[in-house]
Amino acid sequence: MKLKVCGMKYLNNMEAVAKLRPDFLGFIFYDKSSRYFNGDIPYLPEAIKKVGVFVNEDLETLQSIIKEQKLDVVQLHGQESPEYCSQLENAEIIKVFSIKDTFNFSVLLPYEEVCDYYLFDTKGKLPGGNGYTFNWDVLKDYPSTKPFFLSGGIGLKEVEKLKDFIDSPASKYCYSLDVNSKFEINPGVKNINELEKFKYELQH
Ligand SMILES: O=C(O)c1ccccc1N[C@@H]1O[C@H](COP(=O)(O)O)[C@@H](O)[C@H]1O
Repeated sequence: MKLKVCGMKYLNNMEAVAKLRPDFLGFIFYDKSSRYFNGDIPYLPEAIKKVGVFVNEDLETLQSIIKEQKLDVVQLHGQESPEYCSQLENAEIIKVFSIKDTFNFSVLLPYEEVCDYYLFDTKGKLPGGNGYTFNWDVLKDYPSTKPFFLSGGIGLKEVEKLKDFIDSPASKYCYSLDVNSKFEINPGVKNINELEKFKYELQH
Protein backbone atom coordinates (compact mmCIF):
# COMPACT_ATOMS: atom_id res chain seq x y z
CA MET A 1 0.00 0.00 0.00
CA LYS A 2 1.39 3.39 -1.00
CA LEU A 3 1.47 6.45 1.25
CA LYS A 4 0.73 10.09 0.51
CA VAL A 5 1.63 12.74 3.07
CA CYS A 6 -0.29 15.90 2.33
CA GLY A 7 -0.25 19.54 3.40
CA MET A 8 3.48 20.22 3.30
CA LYS A 9 4.37 23.85 3.88
CA TYR A 10 7.84 24.35 5.35
CA LEU A 11 11.16 23.39 3.76
CA ASN A 12 12.84 21.70 6.77
CA ASN A 13 9.75 19.67 7.56
CA MET A 14 9.35 18.72 3.90
CA GLU A 15 12.92 17.43 3.78
CA ALA A 16 12.42 15.45 6.99
CA VAL A 17 9.21 13.87 5.68
CA ALA A 18 10.88 13.12 2.32
CA LYS A 19 13.53 11.08 4.20
CA LEU A 20 10.72 8.70 5.24
CA ARG A 21 10.24 8.03 1.52
CA PRO A 22 6.49 8.48 1.14
CA ASP A 23 5.25 7.73 -2.39
CA PHE A 24 3.52 11.10 -2.71
CA LEU A 25 3.98 14.50 -1.07
CA GLY A 26 1.03 16.88 -1.28
CA PHE A 27 1.04 20.69 -1.47
CA ILE A 28 -2.17 22.64 -0.97
CA PHE A 29 -2.69 25.40 -3.54
CA TYR A 30 -5.90 26.66 -1.97
CA ASP A 31 -5.43 30.04 -0.34
CA LYS A 32 -8.20 29.61 2.25
CA SER A 33 -6.40 26.61 3.78
CA SER A 34 -4.18 26.94 6.85
CA ARG A 35 -1.81 24.66 4.90
CA TYR A 36 -1.71 26.92 1.86
CA PHE A 37 1.61 26.53 0.08
CA ASN A 38 2.78 29.65 -1.73
CA GLY A 39 6.47 28.93 -2.22
CA ASP A 40 8.45 26.91 -4.73
CA ILE A 41 8.57 23.16 -4.28
CA PRO A 42 12.24 22.24 -3.72
CA TYR A 43 14.05 19.36 -5.41
CA LEU A 44 12.69 16.08 -4.05
CA PRO A 45 13.86 12.52 -4.78
CA GLU A 46 12.43 11.38 -8.14
CA ALA A 47 10.58 8.48 -6.53
CA ILE A 48 8.36 10.87 -4.57
CA LYS A 49 5.53 12.17 -6.74
CA LYS A 50 4.57 15.79 -6.18
CA VAL A 51 0.84 16.31 -5.81
CA GLY A 52 -0.81 19.72 -6.04
CA VAL A 53 -4.16 20.00 -4.24
CA PHE A 54 -6.68 22.41 -5.80
CA VAL A 55 -10.26 23.50 -5.12
CA ASN A 56 -12.17 24.70 -8.19
CA GLU A 57 -9.07 26.42 -9.58
CA ASP A 58 -9.23 28.27 -12.87
CA LEU A 59 -8.00 25.82 -15.54
CA GLU A 60 -5.37 28.14 -17.02
CA THR A 61 -3.95 28.95 -13.60
CA LEU A 62 -3.86 25.26 -12.78
CA GLN A 63 -1.99 24.49 -16.01
CA SER A 64 0.62 27.12 -15.26
CA ILE A 65 1.12 25.90 -11.67
CA ILE A 66 1.60 22.33 -12.97
CA LYS A 67 4.34 23.61 -15.22
CA GLU A 68 6.02 26.02 -12.77
CA GLN A 69 6.02 23.59 -9.83
CA LYS A 70 6.72 20.51 -11.99
CA LEU A 71 3.74 18.67 -10.46
CA ASP A 72 3.33 14.99 -11.27
CA VAL A 73 -0.24 14.76 -10.05
CA VAL A 74 -3.15 17.11 -9.33
CA GLN A 75 -5.75 16.38 -6.65
CA LEU A 76 -9.04 18.08 -7.51
CA HIS A 77 -10.88 18.70 -4.27
CA GLY A 78 -13.79 20.84 -5.47
CA GLN A 79 -16.70 20.40 -7.88
CA GLU A 80 -14.50 20.04 -10.97
CA SER A 81 -16.53 18.58 -13.85
CA PRO A 82 -15.55 15.66 -16.10
CA GLU A 83 -15.07 18.23 -18.93
CA TYR A 84 -12.64 20.19 -16.75
CA CYS A 85 -10.68 16.99 -16.04
CA SER A 86 -10.62 16.04 -19.71
CA GLN A 87 -9.00 19.37 -20.61
CA LEU A 88 -6.16 19.02 -18.12
CA GLU A 89 -2.74 18.15 -19.49
CA ASN A 90 0.69 17.17 -18.20
CA ALA A 91 -0.28 15.67 -14.85
CA GLU A 92 -2.09 12.64 -13.54
CA ILE A 93 -5.47 13.40 -12.01
CA ILE A 94 -6.89 12.38 -8.65
CA LYS A 95 -10.58 13.33 -8.42
CA VAL A 96 -11.85 13.64 -4.88
CA PHE A 97 -15.27 12.57 -3.61
CA SER A 98 -16.46 13.21 -0.07
CA ILE A 99 -18.35 10.58 1.88
CA LYS A 100 -20.17 10.47 5.19
CA ASP A 101 -22.28 7.39 5.90
CA THR A 102 -23.49 6.55 2.42
CA PHE A 103 -22.34 7.25 -1.13
CA ASN A 104 -24.00 7.05 -4.51
CA PHE A 105 -21.24 5.51 -6.63
CA SER A 106 -23.03 6.38 -9.86
CA VAL A 107 -21.49 9.89 -9.62
CA LEU A 108 -18.14 8.29 -10.52
CA LEU A 109 -19.30 7.09 -13.92
CA PRO A 110 -18.68 10.32 -15.90
CA TYR A 111 -15.15 10.49 -14.43
CA GLU A 112 -14.10 6.95 -15.34
CA GLU A 113 -12.39 7.97 -18.58
CA VAL A 114 -11.01 11.35 -17.50
CA CYS A 115 -9.07 10.76 -14.29
CA ASP A 116 -6.39 8.37 -13.10
CA TYR A 117 -7.39 7.84 -9.50
CA TYR A 118 -10.23 8.61 -7.12
CA LEU A 119 -9.71 9.81 -3.58
CA PHE A 120 -12.35 9.24 -0.94
CA ASP A 121 -12.36 11.85 1.81
CA THR A 122 -14.77 12.67 4.64
CA LYS A 123 -17.55 15.16 4.00
CA GLY A 124 -17.24 18.11 6.38
CA LYS A 125 -17.43 21.88 6.73
CA LEU A 126 -14.17 22.42 4.83
CA PRO A 127 -13.39 21.25 1.30
CA GLY A 128 -10.67 19.05 2.82
CA GLY A 129 -8.51 18.62 5.90
CA ASN A 130 -11.50 18.10 8.20
CA GLY A 131 -9.68 15.49 10.28
CA TYR A 132 -12.50 12.95 10.52
CA THR A 133 -12.77 9.44 9.14
CA PHE A 134 -15.84 8.24 7.23
CA ASN A 135 -17.50 4.87 7.31
CA TRP A 136 -15.08 2.77 5.21
CA ASP A 137 -17.68 -0.02 4.98
CA VAL A 138 -19.25 2.08 2.22
CA LEU A 139 -16.33 0.98 0.03
CA LYS A 140 -17.54 -2.63 0.12
CA ASP A 141 -19.81 -1.57 -2.75
CA TYR A 142 -17.05 0.13 -4.81
CA PRO A 143 -18.08 -0.70 -8.38
CA SER A 144 -14.98 0.48 -10.29
CA THR A 145 -11.53 -0.94 -10.99
CA LYS A 146 -9.89 2.46 -10.83
CA PRO A 147 -7.27 2.70 -8.06
CA PHE A 148 -8.28 4.96 -5.19
CA PHE A 149 -6.71 6.82 -2.28
CA LEU A 150 -8.25 6.36 1.17
CA SER A 151 -8.24 9.67 3.02
CA GLY A 152 -9.90 11.69 5.76
CA GLY A 153 -8.74 11.88 9.36
CA ILE A 154 -6.30 8.97 9.18
CA GLY A 155 -3.96 8.97 12.18
CA LEU A 156 -2.08 6.60 14.45
CA LYS A 157 -5.30 5.61 16.22
CA GLU A 158 -6.63 4.18 12.95
CA VAL A 159 -3.80 1.64 12.44
CA GLU A 160 -5.67 -1.45 13.66
CA LYS A 161 -8.81 -0.48 11.75
CA LEU A 162 -6.67 0.16 8.67
CA LYS A 163 -5.09 -3.27 8.90
CA ASP A 164 -8.56 -4.83 8.99
CA PHE A 165 -9.59 -2.71 6.01
CA ILE A 166 -6.47 -3.66 4.05
CA ASP A 167 -7.20 -7.34 4.70
CA SER A 168 -10.79 -6.97 3.54
CA PRO A 169 -12.21 -7.21 -0.03
CA ALA A 170 -13.20 -3.51 0.19
CA SER A 171 -9.53 -2.57 -0.20
CA LYS A 172 -9.06 -4.46 -3.50
CA TYR A 173 -8.56 -1.24 -5.49
CA CYS A 174 -7.15 0.86 -2.61
CA TYR A 175 -3.89 2.12 -4.05
CA SER A 176 -2.67 4.49 -1.35
CA LEU A 177 -3.40 5.88 2.08
CA ASP A 178 -3.46 9.64 2.44
CA VAL A 179 -2.58 11.38 5.71
CA ASN A 180 -2.70 15.03 6.65
CA SER A 181 -4.01 16.86 9.72
CA LYS A 182 -3.83 13.93 12.16
CA PHE A 183 -0.01 13.99 11.92
CA GLU A 184 0.41 17.68 12.55
CA ILE A 185 2.11 19.63 15.30
CA ASN A 186 0.76 22.81 13.67
CA PRO A 187 -1.00 23.28 10.32
CA GLY A 188 1.54 22.29 7.68
CA VAL A 189 4.09 20.92 10.19
CA LYS A 190 4.13 17.13 10.28
CA ASN A 191 5.24 15.09 13.27
CA ILE A 192 8.11 12.99 11.91
CA ASN A 193 8.18 10.50 14.80
CA GLU A 194 4.48 9.80 14.48
CA LEU A 195 4.73 9.34 10.71
CA GLU A 196 7.62 6.94 11.22
CA LYS A 197 5.61 5.04 13.83
CA PHE A 198 2.61 4.91 11.46
CA LYS A 199 4.70 3.40 8.65
CA TYR A 200 6.25 0.86 11.03
CA GLU A 201 2.99 -0.15 12.70
CA LEU A 202 1.23 -0.66 9.40
CA GLN A 203 3.90 -3.12 8.34
CA HIS A 204 4.09 -5.10 11.62
O1 LIG B 1 -5.89 20.20 4.35
C1 LIG B 1 -6.46 21.17 3.86
O2 LIG B 1 -6.43 22.28 4.43
C2 LIG B 1 -7.21 21.04 2.57
C3 LIG B 1 -7.83 22.16 2.05
C4 LIG B 1 -8.51 22.08 0.87
C5 LIG B 1 -8.60 20.89 0.18
C6 LIG B 1 -8.00 19.76 0.68
C7 LIG B 1 -7.31 19.80 1.88
N1 LIG B 1 -6.74 18.68 2.43
C8 LIG B 1 -6.92 17.34 1.96
O3 LIG B 1 -7.96 16.71 2.68
C9 LIG B 1 -7.71 15.33 2.78
C10 LIG B 1 -8.04 14.83 4.16
O4 LIG B 1 -7.30 15.49 5.16
P1 LIG B 1 -7.41 15.10 6.71
O5 LIG B 1 -6.65 13.82 6.91
O6 LIG B 1 -8.85 14.92 7.05
O7 LIG B 1 -6.77 16.21 7.43
C11 LIG B 1 -6.26 15.11 2.36
O8 LIG B 1 -6.25 14.54 1.08
C12 LIG B 1 -5.70 16.49 2.20
O9 LIG B 1 -4.93 16.53 1.05
